[in-house]
Amino acid sequence: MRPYVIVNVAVSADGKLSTRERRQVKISGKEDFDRVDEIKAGCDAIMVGIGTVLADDPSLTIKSADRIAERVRNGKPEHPVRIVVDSQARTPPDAKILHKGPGLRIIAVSLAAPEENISALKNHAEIIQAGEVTVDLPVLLTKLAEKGIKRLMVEGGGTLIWGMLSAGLVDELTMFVGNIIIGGKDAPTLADGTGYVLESDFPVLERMDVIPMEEGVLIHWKVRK
Ligand SMILES: NC(=O)C1=CN([C@@H]2O[C@H](COP(=O)(O)OP(=O)(O)OC[C@H]3O[C@@H](n4cnc5c(N)ncnc54)[C@H](O)[C@@H]3O)[C@@H](O)[C@H]2O)C=CC1
Ligand SMILES: Nc1nc(O)c(N)c(N[C@@H]2O[C@H](COP(=O)(O)O)[C@@H](O)[C@H]2O)n1
Repeated sequence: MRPYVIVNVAVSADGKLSTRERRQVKISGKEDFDRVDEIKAGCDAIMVGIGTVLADDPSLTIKSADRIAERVRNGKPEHPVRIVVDSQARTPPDAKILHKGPGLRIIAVSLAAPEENISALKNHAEIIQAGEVTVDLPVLLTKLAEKGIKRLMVEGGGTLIWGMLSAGLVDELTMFVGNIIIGGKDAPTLADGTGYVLESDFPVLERMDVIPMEEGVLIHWKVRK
């Protein structure tokens, strides 16, 4: 058993998530951020990789007061559980994700995470250990399901999304494709990691919707099982 997984990203027209220095850039605007906020509000948890925390220092909170109020009316916590996939427990103890807004945070670490790093995070987050050297994503998702997380949004970055896709753990993908070219062979893309060699291994997507939005386009895919 695992949660239903939605990956959401904004990519440039050339498929990049950010610059080669991993500097966050404005790919989409207010309308897209509001759409993302709505997906977040419908999820039990939001997950990012440690690369995203170190690069962007996101809070991953819900921004709309109306959506927060609706969640509370429905007996849910104000914000979804915020999860960092962080093999070595490198999340800075002052990271925004640990301090902005109320609610549970989970840092998923491997058995190789240094004990002093874990100790520095214990006061701010629940620590889940899964995997020997890197976080074992299928094991983590099983543990999240046991905690009642049914719907999980993954915000990136490219390494974590690759890990999720290559383990067959993604159900839906929504991507805003913006009208800029970032360029650079070292700039992160939607799916980094090692990549596939065999065509028979490629995940195949089913196109659900294509919507012109702002100066770009929103594409909604389902992963064919
Ligand atoms: N445009 C957009 O929508 C978004 C862009 N980004 C960008 O993505 C970049 C960060 O991406 P990355 O550097 O790729 O870092 P990432 O956020 O994907 O984190 C990757 C890290 O997760 C950890 N990890 C542990 N177990 C893992 C596993 N089994 N599979 C995969 N990762 C595992 C590893 O330490 C790995 O280095 C930043 O530049 C950020 O701005 C991030 C989120 C959204
Ligand atoms: N949807 C979207 N459009 C863009 O143009 C972006 N640059 C991003 N980036 C990601 O959004 C997250 C922001 O989180 P908070 O507002 O701090 O909660 C962060 O992870 C960025 O990488 N997304």
